[in-house]
Amino acid sequence: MPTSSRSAKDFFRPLAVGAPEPLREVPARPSRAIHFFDPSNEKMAAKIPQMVGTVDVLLGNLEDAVKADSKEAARTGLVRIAQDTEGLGGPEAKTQLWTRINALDSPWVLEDLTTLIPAIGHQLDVVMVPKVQGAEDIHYVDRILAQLEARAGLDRPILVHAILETARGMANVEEICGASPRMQGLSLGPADLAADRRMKTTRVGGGHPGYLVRQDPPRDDLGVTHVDAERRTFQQDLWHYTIARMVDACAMHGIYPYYGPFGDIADTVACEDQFRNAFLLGCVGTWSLHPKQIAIANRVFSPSVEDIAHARRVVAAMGDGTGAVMLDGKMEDDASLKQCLVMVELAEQLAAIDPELARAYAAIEEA
Ligand SMILES: CC(=O)SCCNC(=O)CCNC(=O)[C@H](O)C(C)(C)COP(=O)(O)OP(=O)(O)OC[C@H]1O[C@@H](n2cnc3c(N)ncnc32)[C@H](O)[C@@H]1OP(=O)(O)O
Ligand SMILES: CC(=O)C(=O)O
Ligand SMILES: [Mg+2]
Repeated sequence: MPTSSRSAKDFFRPLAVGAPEPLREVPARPSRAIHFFDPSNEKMAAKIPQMVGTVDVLLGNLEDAVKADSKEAARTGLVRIAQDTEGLGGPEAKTQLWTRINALDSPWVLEDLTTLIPAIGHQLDVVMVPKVQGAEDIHYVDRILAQLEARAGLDRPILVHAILETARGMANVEEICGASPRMQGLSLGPADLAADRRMKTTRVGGGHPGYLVRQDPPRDDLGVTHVDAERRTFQQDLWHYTIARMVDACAMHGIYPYYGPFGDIADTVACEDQFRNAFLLGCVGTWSLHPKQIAIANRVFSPSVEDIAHARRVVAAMGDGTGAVMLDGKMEDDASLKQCLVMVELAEQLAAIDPELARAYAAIEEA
């Protein structure tokens, strides 16, 4: 049941006369890496045409990380890049085009939308909205997009993606996901969220060595504990609770969860770990801030050949899907079959756009 203030019968009605019909289901388009670039940065902008086809999503960022006096240049730069770049954005494109608009209380957001939608609305797949606090923020964007789509004569709705980066947004995560049929997904915004929660960190995503649990102190034969003895510590994941809540809220509403930024660009190993944790917990993709994070995201958010080989064996062994079977000493039944089908479906979607993966998954059959 949608959590919109609209009644169920009106939930899928266009919000402006002449606006396209809302979608009944969010398309499952591959989006392993959402690659951020600043369209006002000439060196970055020059790299975008050659990145088309190598990354699932290119996102022209207009918000944080774009200097205040470059906001207009970023907006117009994004229009120019979209217009001049072949194969970028739109329902058939291999590389989607997204943008992150400025915050709803900023002086720039209205012009972001009124510039982009008329000029490149037919190419824009998703508008990412930062610092979303509740359903009311989504309703505001929903109505403006409908009006601009109607005026531009667009024939398909632009989807909306919210960044979860305030404590109130977290508290309202379920209602945000269900606020509009435009909702495509959520990303974790660990930097702003940490600040808003008054967490005592200074990083953009990732873990922290101080957030740990320690092995119990040893006890000697007399029952005395030695707290000063050497003990192992285990670093914990600061983001586990948040990502797990986000995944549940998205799954409940049929939309897609994403990890967000990993700011330590040099630490490709920890980046891969953070991405993999998110993948295992249910996220479909992540952000890439630097070209070298794209390959990491593509690798992590594509099921491994070994996992697909195993998943296909379970599917074959389960026949009509009922009952229980033993495979390699393990019990398989309807519930493990469903997990395997998630992997197999994802592999099929990715194989359709990634020839290298298609070959790797096809080789399983031949082996
Ligand atoms: C908390 C948040 O909101 S996160 C989201 C907002 N932040 C962002 O979007 C950050 C995007 N990324 C960046 O700004 C940059 O990658 C930085 C600042 C992190 C690092 O930039 P640099 O110091 O220039 O990195 P580096 O020297 O390794 O870059 C190598 C080349 O890749 C280019 N490059 C770097 N990042 C990108 C990018 N995101 N997209 C395309 N090209 C890029 C550089 O321009 C440089 O080009 P050159 O070889 O022609 O000189
Ligand atoms: C993603 C983002 O905007 C943040 O972490 O603040
Ligand atoms: Mg932020």
